[in-house]
Amino acid sequence: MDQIQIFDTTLRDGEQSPGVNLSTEEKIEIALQLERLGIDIIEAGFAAASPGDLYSIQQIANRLKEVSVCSLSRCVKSDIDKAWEALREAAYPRLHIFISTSPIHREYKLRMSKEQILESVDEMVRYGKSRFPIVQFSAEDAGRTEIDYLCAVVDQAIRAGADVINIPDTVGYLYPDEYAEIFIQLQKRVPNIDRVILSAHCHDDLGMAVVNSLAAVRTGVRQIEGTINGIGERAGNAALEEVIMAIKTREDFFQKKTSIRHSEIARTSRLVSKFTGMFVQKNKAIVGDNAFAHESGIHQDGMLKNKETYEIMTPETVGMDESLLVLGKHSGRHAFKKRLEELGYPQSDEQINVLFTRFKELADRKKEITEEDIIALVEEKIGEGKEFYTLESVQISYGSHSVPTASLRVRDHSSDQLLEEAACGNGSVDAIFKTVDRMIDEKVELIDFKIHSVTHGKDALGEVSVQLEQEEIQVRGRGVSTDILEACARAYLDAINRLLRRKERKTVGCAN
Ligand SMILES: CC(=O)SCCNC(=O)CCNC(=O)[C@H](O)C(C)(C)COP(=O)(O)OP(=O)(O)OC[C@H]1O[C@@H](n2cnc3c(N)ncnc32)[C@H](O)[C@@H]1OP(=O)(O)O
Ligand SMILES: CC(C)C(=O)C(=O)O
Repeated sequence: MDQIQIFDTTLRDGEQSPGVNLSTEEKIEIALQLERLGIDIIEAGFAAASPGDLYSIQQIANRLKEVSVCSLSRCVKSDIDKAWEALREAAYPRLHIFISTSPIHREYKLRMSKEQILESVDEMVRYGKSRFPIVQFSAEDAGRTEIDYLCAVVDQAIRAGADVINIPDTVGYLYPDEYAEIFIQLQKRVPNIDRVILSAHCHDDLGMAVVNSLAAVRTGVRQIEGTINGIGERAGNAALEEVIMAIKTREDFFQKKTSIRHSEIARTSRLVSKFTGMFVQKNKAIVGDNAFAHESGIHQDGMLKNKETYEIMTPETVGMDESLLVLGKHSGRHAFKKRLEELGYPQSDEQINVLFTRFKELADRKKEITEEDIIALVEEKIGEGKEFYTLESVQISYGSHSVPTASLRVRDHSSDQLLEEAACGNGSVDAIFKTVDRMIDEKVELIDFKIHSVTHGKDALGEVSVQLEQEEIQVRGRGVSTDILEACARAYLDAINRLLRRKERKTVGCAN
């Protein structure tokens, strides 16, 4: 199977991302990781850009012994000299020389005629070749260049000694078929094109960088350029991890392979993100936090039965943590039950149904359900038996100059009636407890009351714990909710239920 070479330009085109400025030490660390990843060619910078860039390329070239290191250069002699100064000690030095070829760049940017550009290509590729063993030539903005002229420029570069011909879609303008057609035409029309390696370099202005790179692979291109996490000038470059995993996952289709160590992908992505300060969006393919996370019940059920129902590659292949079944408002019972088991709370189907109802209520109110939330929900229910009263709703009227009033609706399961009551109190919590006291004919004394937040964030779950006393019986009750006043009502009713269960057991002569 043919091999695709991977050319990484994270340290050059990637560093052109606005706001990114990597130190030499950071660049070396990234370069070492790229080597570990199995990248074939690393474009370490643009030596003529600054003494710092030249120094970084030099340091990287001196350290990396398995991979080819390259510097970008204009068709300018002094740029080529700087590149050679940086790379003369490299194990596999490469010069990457470029000039624009499109009408707009020729006329407005370079102010050069077609002939002048051809002359420059000839002279500078020859000059580069007098120093470097490998010279790569790029026709900047090739995507918007007349095909006849592009063929002439590529022909000139090959005749001058170029080893690699790169065809950049510099402004991310082309559609995959159009980009592929350029390579098809070059392969048909340029003599000796089979003596060079053809390369694709795509930008993501219309979100087509990866698919354009893959379209190029289909035409026989042997080198793909891009960056880790797709960072780069404007909307960025082709994300290499996506190109690489598409080639691997769809090997049946592309019939190509790379020499990448796929399990190093996630680590490389994290390192680049950390040093560049460019965060990876959660839903980013391959390396995003959600790339292997499943939230909806139907998908989770499928995943539990066979992971291939919803995953076309395993997270382990790319070095990501194992797949995640995230519990949220779209989740179903299968995933909920599985998570309870994992947390050490296996439940009967009947208990699952009760807990699942509470879980769904909570999920409607809370963005993310954490493990602590689930534990809190289960522990609230553990030890429960018969429910005498359950809370249906609570409403509080409160103002700094008015008396707090609570109105509660509570289901009385013995009579299957909905009880409604209201009461005032010294505060909202007191009003809630007095309302329950009025509703339920039990004389109890509140002997302890505690509130604490069990989870984090603005939508954290609050837990209320109360202790009630009636004659010699003392019971505790717990309530959990995102609303602390609702948690108070739940805790108070929970304690009443426990009290009534104790009394019932005593009446029938059970041990406590
Ligand atoms: C598509 C790409 O990503 S191309 C790479 C882009 N990356 C960078 O530009 C980063 C590094 N660049 C730099 O540090 C600076 O631009 C330098 C040091 C290279 C040049 O700086 P300056 O000499 O101040 O020139 P400046 O950047 O303002 O303008 C670019 C000049 O190079 C010319 N030029 C641009 N590309 C090329 C080329 N491939 N070959 C020859 N000349 C070129 C422009 O026409 C312009 O020339 P002019 O001064 O005669 O008008
Ligand atoms: C210099 C070339 C390869 C480039 O970065 C581009 O055209 O996007």
